[in-house]
Amino acid sequence: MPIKTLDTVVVNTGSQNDQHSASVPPVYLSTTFKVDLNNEAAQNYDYSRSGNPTRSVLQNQIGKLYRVPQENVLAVSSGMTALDIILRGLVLLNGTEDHTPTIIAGDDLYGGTQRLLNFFKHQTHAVTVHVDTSNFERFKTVFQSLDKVDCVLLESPTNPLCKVVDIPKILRFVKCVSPDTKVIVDNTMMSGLNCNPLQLNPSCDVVYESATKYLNGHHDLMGGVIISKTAEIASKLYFVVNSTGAGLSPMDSWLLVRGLKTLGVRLHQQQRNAMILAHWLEDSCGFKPTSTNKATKTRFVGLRSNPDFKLHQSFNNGPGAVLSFDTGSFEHSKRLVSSKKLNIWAVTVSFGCVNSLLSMPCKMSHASIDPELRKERDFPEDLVRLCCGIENIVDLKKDLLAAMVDADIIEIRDNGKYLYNKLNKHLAVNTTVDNLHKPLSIYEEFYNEDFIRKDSELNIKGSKL
Ligand SMILES: Cc1ncc(COP(=O)(O)O)c(C=O)c1O
Ligand SMILES: N[C@@H](CCSC[C@H](N)C(=O)O)C(=O)O
Repeated sequence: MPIKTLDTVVVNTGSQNDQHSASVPPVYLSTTFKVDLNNEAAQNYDYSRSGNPTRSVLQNQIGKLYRVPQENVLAVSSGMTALDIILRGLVLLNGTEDHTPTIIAGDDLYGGTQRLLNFFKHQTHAVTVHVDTSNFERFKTVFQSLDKVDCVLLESPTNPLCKVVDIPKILRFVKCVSPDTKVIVDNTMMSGLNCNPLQLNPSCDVVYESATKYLNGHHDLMGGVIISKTAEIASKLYFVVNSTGAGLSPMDSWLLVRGLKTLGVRLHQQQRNAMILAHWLEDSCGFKPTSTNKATKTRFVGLRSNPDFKLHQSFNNGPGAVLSFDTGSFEHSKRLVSSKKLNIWAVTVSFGCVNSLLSMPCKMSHASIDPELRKERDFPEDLVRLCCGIENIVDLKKDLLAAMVDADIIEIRDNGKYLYNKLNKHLAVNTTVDNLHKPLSIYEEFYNEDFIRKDSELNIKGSKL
């Protein structure tokens, strides 16, 4: 069988097996399927809450992306539903008279994840201990201080501070000292194309993604995918999905199969834009600590100045397209995000879409985290988050620059030759299209196609391609 890379496998839906040779799989909107009591073993579907052929096509595609059998994949109605199902199926029922279900999670979590964990604490008494998971020694100390940890919830890079968590190292530690602890990875910031925590050695137990983001890429559906290491875990989670009716609808499953086909090209262009933009923000716009102002900073795992650049590269195929920067001033960040000069950058939550998005996490995606808690965790209120889309990078830079000038952050000097950052008094040459080669070559180096090929070769044997 020829070797197929991941971007290829998500394009082919296997529709050549269709009874009418249709090129695209059909949408099965039917909620019911006729039952043949004389041939029950051959009956795959009876009712769409329990299973639907269009959802199965999607689960098969996701299985190919993560190199697991289709049976290990569940498509559900949102990323939050995915976490809800996983915790209900694997963690919340572990309580006994002597033991409270215990979760360790990061301290830079998406606001909705934090909210769900708080909800479980109040409703079921399951406790979540938060720790900076990007600090391995700190994680280890906290882990060892607890009697029994049922679950470790990881996310890397974190949203929105872009901190890198050494997932392979944490897995080695946890699986060595406590093999029964379930390690769950929220892979939304990377997508299965950039990272597959199920293929690490040792591997995690369950991965989930908000399919609302990169997997779909067009902001026209909500969805979540759960990928389990074993059929046994998948079957426990399937029980919850079927019992609660959390499965993704046929229409959304179909849209997601379509969105997935372009994951490779979308992510490639989005990451390229993010790479260029991050270097431009740091080098030309001056969002980096200076001797007089330490409060400005560009946060992106694809920046060479990031101390975790190599660590991130060691287990990911790309940097993703989410970056953030601290302007050093809440008021100026607010003015930037409110600027009427923004014509291309849409001011909205979410990421992974073909359109570029700009937001202020403390007021938007992370507003559900208590302001006191944000303060405790050093969450910068002036943080601006960018999620690069596929537009032309020159247009993206011009649009953002106009808004930064409007917000009184940047002054354009010498007809655009220099940019002066008024907040940290940094003056630098404005990079134009002509000298984009530097971040681009770093990007090409980062986006290591050999790694993807190796991954396909290794796993093609065990998968149902
Ligand atoms: C990292 C991360 N995980 C999970 C979610 C939840 O996904 P959804 O909005 O599809 O429920 C989000 C955003 O919403 C997110 O940013
Ligand atoms: N109002 C929503 C906010 C959704 S944020 C979506 C996304 N994860 C992001 O990081 O932008 C809510 O209350 O959940």
